[in-house]
Amino acid sequence: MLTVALPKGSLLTDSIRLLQSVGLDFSAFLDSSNRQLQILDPTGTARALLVRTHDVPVYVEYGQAQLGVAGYDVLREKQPRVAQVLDLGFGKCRLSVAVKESSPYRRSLDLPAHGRVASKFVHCAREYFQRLDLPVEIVPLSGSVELGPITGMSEAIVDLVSTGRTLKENGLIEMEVLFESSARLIAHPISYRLNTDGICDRIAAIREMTTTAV
Ligand SMILES: Nc1ncnc2c1ncn2[C@@H]1O[C@H](COP(=O)(O)OP(=O)(O)OP(=O)(O)O)[C@@H](O)[C@H]1O
Ligand SMILES: O=P(O)(O)OC[C@H]1O[C@H](OP(=O)(O)OP(=O)(O)O)[C@H](O)[C@@H]1O
Repeated sequence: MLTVALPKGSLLTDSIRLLQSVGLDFSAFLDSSNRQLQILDPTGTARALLVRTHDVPVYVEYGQAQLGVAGYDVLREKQPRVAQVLDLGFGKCRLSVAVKESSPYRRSLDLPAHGRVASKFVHCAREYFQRLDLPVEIVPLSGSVELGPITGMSEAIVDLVSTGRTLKENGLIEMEVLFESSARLIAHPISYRLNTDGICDRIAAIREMTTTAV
């Protein structure tokens, strides 16, 4: 049976709407009283798993789900062995370096050598600063990363920015963009190649919806 891994959090509603448009109804996950972590589509032909956003590629890589929805940022960070099959066009944001407005830094290269940068995206941040040849310490956090510079724990952060409101309301400014991100449809590579459970037809239908929706 086709299994889709869906991310809890900000990508869930758009993911469910998109799957609904191709005949897969997992809207039960939008019911706040629901506590089930796996549900069947009412037609009984497909199943969805509700997982943490960073775990979606894990379920797809290990083949427990043939399809999944994950942010490009998460894919860059985790480098899973999955096929990236479609840009879904929602969940648009960017991974950026930011500092306190009141700080003297206006570009990453101004940051002090051996300074600290807090991030949930440790691998991306490390790679970025290595490319700049700037030796900084990456401090791993799991959320509310903006508090790094506010509390004085770090000089800068590497975090997702969408509207820029969170940065503004916390007295931070964006200095540089590492990359732009949006939600991607990912597939288990072998299932994709072998068209297991007819996933290629599902992908074609989703592609049709994402291109007509724009
Ligand atoms: N402010 C935003 N605007 C648009 N898309 C965003 C925004 N923040 C995150 N995203 C996208 O949505 C994905 C999921 O983000 P979300 O905030 O729901 O989960 P998370 O906080 O990263 O994960 P978790 O809650 O499991 O730790 C991100 O990986 C990114 O692709
Ligand atoms: O530019 P904005 O539109 O304000 O969005 C950016 C915020 O969204 C994400 O936070 P999230 O809600 O995922 O919380 P978290 O940082 O605690 O994970 C991100 O980490 C920023 O904090």
